[in-house]
Amino acid sequence: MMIHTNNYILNIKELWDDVPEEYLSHKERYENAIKKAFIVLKVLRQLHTGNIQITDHRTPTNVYSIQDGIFRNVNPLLIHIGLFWSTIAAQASTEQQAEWLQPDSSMIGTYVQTELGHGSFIRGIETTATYDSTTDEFILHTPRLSAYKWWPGGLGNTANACLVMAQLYINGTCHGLHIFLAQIRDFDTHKPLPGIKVGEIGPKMGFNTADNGFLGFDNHRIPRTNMLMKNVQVLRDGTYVKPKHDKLTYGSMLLTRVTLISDLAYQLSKAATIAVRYSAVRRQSPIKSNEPERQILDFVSQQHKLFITIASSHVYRVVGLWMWNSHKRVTADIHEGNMGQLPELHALACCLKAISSRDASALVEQCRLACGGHGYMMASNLPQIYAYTTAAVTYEGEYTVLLLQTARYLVKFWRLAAEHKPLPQNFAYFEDYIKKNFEQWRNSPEGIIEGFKAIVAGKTKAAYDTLQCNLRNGREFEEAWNMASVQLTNASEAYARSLLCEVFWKETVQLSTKVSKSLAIVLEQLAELYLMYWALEKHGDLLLYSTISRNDIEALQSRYEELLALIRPNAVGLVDAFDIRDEVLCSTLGAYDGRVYERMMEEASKSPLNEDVVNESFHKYIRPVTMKNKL
Ligand SMILES: CCCCCCCCCCCCCCCCC/C=C/C(=O)SCCNC(=O)CCNC(=O)[C@H](O)C(C)(C)COP(=O)(O)OP(=O)(O)OC[C@H]1O[C@@H](n2cnc3c(N)ncnc32)[C@H](O)[C@@H]1OP(=O)(O)O
Ligand SMILES: Cc1cc2nc3c(=O)[nH]c(=O)nc-3n(C[C@H](O)[C@H](O)[C@H](O)COP(=O)(O)OP(=O)(O)OC[C@H]3O[C@@H](n4cnc5c(N)ncnc54)[C@H](O)[C@@H]3O)c2cc1C
Repeated sequence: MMIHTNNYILNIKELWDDVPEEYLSHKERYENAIKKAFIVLKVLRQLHTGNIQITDHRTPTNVYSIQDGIFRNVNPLLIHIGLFWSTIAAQASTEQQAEWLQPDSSMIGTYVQTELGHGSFIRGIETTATYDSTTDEFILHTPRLSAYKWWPGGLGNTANACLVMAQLYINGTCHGLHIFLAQIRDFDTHKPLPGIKVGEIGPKMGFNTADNGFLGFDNHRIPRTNMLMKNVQVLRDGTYVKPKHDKLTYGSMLLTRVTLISDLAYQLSKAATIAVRYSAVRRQSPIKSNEPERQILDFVSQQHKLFITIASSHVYRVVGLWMWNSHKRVTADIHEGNMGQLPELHALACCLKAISSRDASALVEQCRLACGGHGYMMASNLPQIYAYTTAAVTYEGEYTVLLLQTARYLVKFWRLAAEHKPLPQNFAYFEDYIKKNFEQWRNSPEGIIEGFKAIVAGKTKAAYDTLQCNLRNGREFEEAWNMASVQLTNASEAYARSLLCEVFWKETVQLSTKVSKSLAIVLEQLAELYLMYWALEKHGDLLLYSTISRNDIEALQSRYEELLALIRPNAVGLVDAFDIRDEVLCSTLGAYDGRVYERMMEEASKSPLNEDVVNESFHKYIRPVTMKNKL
């Protein structure tokens, strides 16, 4: 039977809510989500074992692309599928993968790294894994409250196993962070095993079906062979066999940061679809007093708020794929023992995950604000998309922490440039900046890309010079670094923006040669709009570090406004092209049929507060006050 996954899933009625989850309790929301999660997992397993033949072979992405509609919030198995499986596949030995990655495995896992006391500084993680050679086991232990694992998705009630990041001790020597597989609940009864204290952390701003939990180990024993041993081994006699690179253990964070860029593109496409479609339906205020009220999409200020969101979704789709391919290439090199490209991949993943999540969070909020009061309704789905998206600024590497990682990379190459040592081609512009080989400003995409490189060079130089000045003033390096950290993060942000503009423009120009002329025009307008938008946002930096003039900036503003007008006729077509089904969009404002007010009223009627003409609280609380002594 050849079917399309989407249609197969869409026909499973129990997956599609009758009662909006906003009217469920914290517990009901979880139970409702788990019911759906295991229906989806069963479908994935049937697809994996070929029990369901499908026409669409992008299954995981396909199922993923509609799971938003199923869960409205988050699939409680997201970490099981998105991190637990992927970490085992990337860091477990062949034998371990054969044992643990069975399609019908009883394990439902999560990725357990963050502790109450440590999230960013993972070398400070306190959970220990001590090798006991007498029993050929590791003893997992949580020495104090701050060492309790806190946050992992699915940990509260769902997971019966987990990958634990812990400090490895052998014969009193600490070998640093390693990953261990630990069963935490009985597969049959689901009761926590002896020595395991586990629970759910309570309501959050979003992710309220993610079942985030806490976990403490009380001298919990696991077999030695439960340490993930693809890159590193502990032998039966306690011999420690070092990995080829001590950050391979951090590989899951690197992969998730790369994956997140594409996920954020998808979140932006949803928010843009909702806000642009609503702006085409909503009429508010005439432009000329003697004319009818206009579509708010005709207001240039509204176009300024929304078209950057359409463009940014494409930027992160393109850059997300570029980073995915880079990750595949570097991973293949690492498999061959070549670690040379890992530092660059880490630096790019850090700044691009940081900036993409910050952009996406701000732009989803901008879409909500652009929809006025109706955007503030849960039924618009914009609040949920915001709550989901803004979490990405924090998890998988907090924004500032990751930008500082990229700053280490930039400072390293600036030092080479300052010492007139050879530079890789992608940093040749550092040398140009030092030699003041500045190109005359051009008000073109290529000119803007060069301008953003000048900003990177200028900001990196400024941060580096401050660092050197702090050191000359007798500060220790770490203190000098901390004192320069604002400038360091600014340099990393500029580097990310420079990459985004360059990669997106180049990919768009290439793509334009493969599509129809009319489509190529629209794609290049979107790409040019992105570059113009950010050149105007960063015009101060361009004035500081490039050869742009005030007249050039005024010309950029004019061209930007031209582009808004050019894109306006295609705006609805551009978001329709994201092709997000109404069942996935879950939005009264963004539905394809544009029946906004009817859908808003339909959703309002589902409120339990509309079940009774007079709510019982009138008789209990209101009437005794308002009608006292009046009868
Ligand atoms: C139904 C179908 C479903 C399908 C789903 C599948 C699709 C999924 C879609 C995507 C959606 C995903 C949603 C995710 C939901 C939430 C999940 C969240 C999970 C988590 O949050 S897990 C925990 C994450 N935690 C972190 O990220 C911690 C951040 N901190 C760190 O990474 C480190 O502490 C550090 C990097 C900041 C510092 O580390 P350390 O102190 O050890 O290192 P130094 O700063 O001293 O640097 C030393 C040198 O090491 C290099 N380095 C550091 N890290 C790496 C690395 N990862 N790789 C390579 N190299 C690294 C530094 O660059 C230094 O090198 P240098 O040369 O000396 O500069
Ligand atoms: C929705 C969600 C899901 C999550 N899922 C998981 C999961 O499945 N598994 C898991 O293990 N974890 C998970 N986490 C935890 C997440 O990885 C951490 O919250 C994240 O790494 C940030 O660490 P933290 O919370 O300790 O913040 P902190 O690091 O304490 O950050 C607080 C502030 O301190 C600043 N700061 C910290 N270090 C530095 C520094 N060196 N220099 C300058 N400023 C600094 C930060 O910039 C920030 O402003 C999740 C978190 C969320 C919100």
